[in-house]
Amino acid sequence: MLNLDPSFTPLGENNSITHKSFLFAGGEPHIKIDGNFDQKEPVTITQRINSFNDLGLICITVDALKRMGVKEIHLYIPYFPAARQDRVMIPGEPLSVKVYADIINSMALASVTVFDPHSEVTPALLNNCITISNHEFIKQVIAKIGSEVKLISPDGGALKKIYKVSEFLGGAEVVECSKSRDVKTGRLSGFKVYADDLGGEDCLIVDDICDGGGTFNGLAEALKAKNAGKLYLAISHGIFSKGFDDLGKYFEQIFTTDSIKEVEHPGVTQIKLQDIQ
Ligand SMILES: O=P(O)(O)OC[C@H]1O[C@@H](O)[C@H](O)[C@@H]1O
Repeated sequence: MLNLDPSFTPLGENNSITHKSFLFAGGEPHIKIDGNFDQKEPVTITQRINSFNDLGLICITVDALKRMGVKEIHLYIPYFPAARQDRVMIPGEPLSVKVYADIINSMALASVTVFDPHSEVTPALLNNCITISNHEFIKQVIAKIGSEVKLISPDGGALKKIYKVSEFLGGAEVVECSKSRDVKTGRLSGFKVYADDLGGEDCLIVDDICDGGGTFNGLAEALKAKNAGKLYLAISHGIFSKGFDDLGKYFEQIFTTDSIKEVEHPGVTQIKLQDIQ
């Protein structure tokens, strides 16, 4: 096991390979791997990707391992970079998910494990991809809430996945919602809840990513307008780029994993990926 971020050990620390990584003054990542391990054995690299350099560190680590004679290398990157940029909305934009997939595919890895990717595009583009669904995560979230909730699908993208979650949970009720996003400005509008009256029942919004939180604040208002009870939010990948001031007004509790970072906030419960394999 080679955990590139020492504070992120989602598959444990068995047979951990000692290494030192750092940035050169010019900004390039570098690594020195201690050769004190059996180089005939497969190696799994784990990493949280928050920047292009985090991917760069993976690339140079794979190179170093191959030069040491390691033949079978696995990669565990729960948050797949740019999984959301899976189509070109307007001319001039990149298909970023393919750029990242191409870079990773070029390393010819034995497997690449990702957690709850935004869409089916990531596993379609990525060679030897293993996908971990959000099913077990949501099951644990509901156990922590401790009472019945309606599952809320925020938009069309989340719809396919939420019915599989519901099936996994034995048929939990799903409420479909939608939103509109201006592809030029990114502005959100027109939140719709496809139910007449939620009857004061508690609701759990399930989605892959919370970035600024605009999707969930807008949806929370629309749910409250339809007589929702307590609101909860379960997000596989918590970026939370705009903090919790607004989200905290609407949600009793926000649940996420440690796929991107550690979050210290009383309104947030983090379930560790090592507990939801
Ligand atoms: O509204 P914010 O939190 O910025 O963005 C999160 C939404 O953007 C989508 O890609 C995610 O799947 C989610 O629905």
